[in-house]
Amino acid sequence: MLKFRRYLITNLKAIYRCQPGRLWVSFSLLILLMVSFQVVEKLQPTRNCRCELERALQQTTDRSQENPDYVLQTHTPPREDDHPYRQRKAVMEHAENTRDGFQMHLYYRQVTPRESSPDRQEGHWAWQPAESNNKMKAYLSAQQLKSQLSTPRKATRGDIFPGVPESAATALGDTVDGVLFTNSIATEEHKKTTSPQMMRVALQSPPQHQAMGSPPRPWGDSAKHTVLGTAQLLRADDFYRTELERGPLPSWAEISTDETALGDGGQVEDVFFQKVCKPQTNIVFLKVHKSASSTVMNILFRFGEMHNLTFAFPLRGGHQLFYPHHFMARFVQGFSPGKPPQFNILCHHMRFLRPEVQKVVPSTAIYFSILRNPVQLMESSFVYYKGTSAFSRARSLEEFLSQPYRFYNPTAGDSHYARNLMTFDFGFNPDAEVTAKRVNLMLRAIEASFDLLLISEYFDESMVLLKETLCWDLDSVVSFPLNSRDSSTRSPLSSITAEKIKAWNRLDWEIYTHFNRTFWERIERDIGRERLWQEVRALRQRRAELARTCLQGTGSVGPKDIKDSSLRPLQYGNARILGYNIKQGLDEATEHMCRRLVTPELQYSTALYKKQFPPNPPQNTPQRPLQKPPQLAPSLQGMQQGKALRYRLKGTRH
Ligand SMILES: Nc1ncnc2c1ncn2[C@@H]1O[C@H](COP(=O)(O)OS(=O)(=O)O)[C@@H](OP(=O)(O)O)[C@H]1O
Repeated sequence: MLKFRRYLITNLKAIYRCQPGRLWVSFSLLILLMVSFQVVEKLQPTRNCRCELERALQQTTDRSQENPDYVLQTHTPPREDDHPYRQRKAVMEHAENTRDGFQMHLYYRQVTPRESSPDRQEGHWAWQPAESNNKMKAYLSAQQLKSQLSTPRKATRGDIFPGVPESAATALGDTVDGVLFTNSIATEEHKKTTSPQMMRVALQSPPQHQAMGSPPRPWGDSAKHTVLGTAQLLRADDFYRTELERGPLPSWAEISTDETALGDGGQVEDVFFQKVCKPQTNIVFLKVHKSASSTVMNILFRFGEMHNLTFAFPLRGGHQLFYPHHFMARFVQGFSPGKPPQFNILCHHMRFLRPEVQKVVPSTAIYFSILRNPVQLMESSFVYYKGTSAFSRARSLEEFLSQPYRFYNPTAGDSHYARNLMTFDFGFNPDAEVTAKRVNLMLRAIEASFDLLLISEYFDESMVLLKETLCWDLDSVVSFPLNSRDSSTRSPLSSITAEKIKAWNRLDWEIYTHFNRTFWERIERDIGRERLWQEVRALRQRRAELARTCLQGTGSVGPKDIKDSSLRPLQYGNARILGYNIKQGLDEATEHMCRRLVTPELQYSTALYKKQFPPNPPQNTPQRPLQKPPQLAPSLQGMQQGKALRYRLKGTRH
């Protein structure tokens, strides 16, 4: 050992004595130093909020991780690429290539508003909406307008375009998320038209799958701020034509042109306003329990059936996606890991887990869900899930709430029905400690994943918002309430009980109150109260018409009074679930339409499953000649024109 050391020292001395040797040693030391820096840097804890969000969410996500008994099927941890935020980015990248949102061209006219001081040389750019002839709605100096449009920052409504009316604010409001981009600015001089000094601003709304609260769209090279020359300049109607040529007809398009005298100067302003959208067919609906979700599901079933869309059915035609386990793509019949996501609609009961859901539906899918006031939700849940471990021994909801931990065992496999059921369905831990930070993280995570949260107390308003978001027509969202209890199994609640329910379901309460608020903000922003009420009225009228056409009597009836057993809903727990009788003697087309409206969830799901996965004919029976694959339905037009859907929902008793 001593000898070796002496040998090493002698050699090192020899190396160090010569010039190249010294250089070599210095170089090695330098490399060593750089490597050490790299290592130290890697070991530093990353302190950015996204990391903290991820970590905190992991903690709050799942009690099943704490309780191995709870998980029957373990799943591989999501890959890096599967992380919701990364996936969201992928969605947005895709969005750049889509034109699902609407486009709008606003023409700004240079004017000198009366109230502007005469000594100011600068002209103002004004947008005059068609509806208002003599009032200026928006004033911006040319400077302001240009700088606003070229500044890479979040836009806010009323900031860039003050006073823009509701219809236009739809697009502008969405820019709050930073996804507005101006894809052309051109002055009228470039267009060489009679009206001088016009500025055309083309806006594109965010694509429909843009999630609420998703990160701002990156400005920069993807944002289009091109000042176009005459040759390049597209007219708004060219844009529209391009849309039409591009693919399926938009469900609605609105173009208005107006010429308005603006006072003494005799200046004329052109307003050109255009909206185009394309019906959404890729949809994820988180079917939150006891929140009118079966009624929404019926709407999705009918739409999917009518448009020949595919559903992500539970394996072997089951009715839930292995609930209460977190959703896994492999729970879906026909899912194959190697293939791109291939199903249009995912809407069966599941416990949400976004990275897995994304394997099943295309990245353009709209994600939405529906919430209910936790007080009413728990009252309903107590009756419907009376047989579960937490509720079975309590004589009343009041008794349960007086000492919940006498009855409630968080480790029981069915305890989620008794506490924070919405939180659980969204994939989070219903027994987590309620802190402001956790609540905030949970809300942010929901916002990052979902495009829209509806409120069952405002069901009709929700349907109007839904059809706007999905770019569907009103008829597609008309429904009759399904899965409702009769009054004999409902109990009125005292205010004390209501308060206890809120406290017991605090996480649900936080979710509900937050999204109830954003719901109305969204209504204001996207639709406006006035148009909302018009649409709600129209929806109710349509429902009343359909009830007169389809239903016997005045509406729903108790289970014993439902004559057609295939229309009898599942009776569960202590609840008596109502159903409907269809009128006799309807023509075939109408009968089918009416039947679909009142078919309970389980029967409808089974029927659609059989259409999507037709059972193999028995081996020993002779093969019939090749038939066309079963068509679930003709087009929407077919429904509107009263054409028949050629299949009956028969023999589908649960
Ligand atoms: N259109 C409409 N508007 C408002 N409320 C409605 C509507 N449709 C169904 N419901 C009520 O929703 C409750 C059933 O919810 P779900 O269908 O989600 O239940 S389930 O989890 O699928 O069993 C059930 O609530 P309860 O009757 O209180 O139990 C239904 O009455």
